[in-house]
Amino acid sequence: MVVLSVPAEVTVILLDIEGTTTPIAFVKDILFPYVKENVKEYLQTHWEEEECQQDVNLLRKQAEEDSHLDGAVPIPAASGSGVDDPRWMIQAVVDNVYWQMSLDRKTTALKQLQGHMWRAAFKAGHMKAEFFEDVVPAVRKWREAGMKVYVYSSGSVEAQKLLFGHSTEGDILELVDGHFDTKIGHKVESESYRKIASSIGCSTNNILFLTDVSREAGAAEEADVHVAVVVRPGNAGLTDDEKTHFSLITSFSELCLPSSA
Ligand SMILES: CSCCC(=O)C(=O)COP(=O)(O)O
Ligand SMILES: [Mg+2]
Repeated sequence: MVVLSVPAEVTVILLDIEGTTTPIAFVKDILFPYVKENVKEYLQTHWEEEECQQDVNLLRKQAEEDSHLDGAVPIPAASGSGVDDPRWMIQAVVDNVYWQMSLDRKTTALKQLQGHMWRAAFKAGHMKAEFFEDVVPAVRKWREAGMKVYVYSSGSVEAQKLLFGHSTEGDILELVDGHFDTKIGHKVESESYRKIASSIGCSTNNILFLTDVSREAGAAEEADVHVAVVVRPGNAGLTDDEKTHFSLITSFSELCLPSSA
């Protein structure tokens, strides 16, 4: 087995979800289709609720920022007179969500709505999140060795907690010391990793970030975070340069902690 030695200064392991802890297929074949199939009915059912209106307002703001993009779908402002036909507004939101999802956009607005939609499915037991089999044993071992374990995903913190709380391995939420999403910044921006370190209360070089996406690994590295790119079945391929530049692992069991951790 290939072994990657974790530098002695690392005290925090920061985990990506899709493509790292969890198969991309689970996200693409289960989570995303659930949203596409149910978004219209979800909006119709919850339209009058505060949370739903907050989600719509965030999507509308994002649509304004996206108005210069090719194919962007606008969400008209409500007139405030109460005479708007919700059916017309709901269709605009549905079209916007479909457009964003067709590009696999990671906007906070889209991720917030998706998280709220998955809540009902997870809580009703209709869905269980898949984790690669090496994840839970490795995370338990790291924690026993004194490591802190955090999650940083484009999925909203609420969605992350749903996945860890309703997994094929049971409720594994207790294995995570904390969660970060795009509210702290996007994963391809190095500033996000500085903010995460400051929020945890450590230096960036105390963190080891595990992700499947080399642009995210590059951004973290720029902030002086240690990185390893996780190669899993179904993940996008890496270029030869990426394969040479980054440390690669195919299983969390390949990480060897410093004996003092
Ligand atoms: C944790 S929610 C489900 C996955 C998701 O919506 C997503 O965008 C995952 O992105 P990641 O940053 O974990 O690769
Ligand atoms: Mg990922």
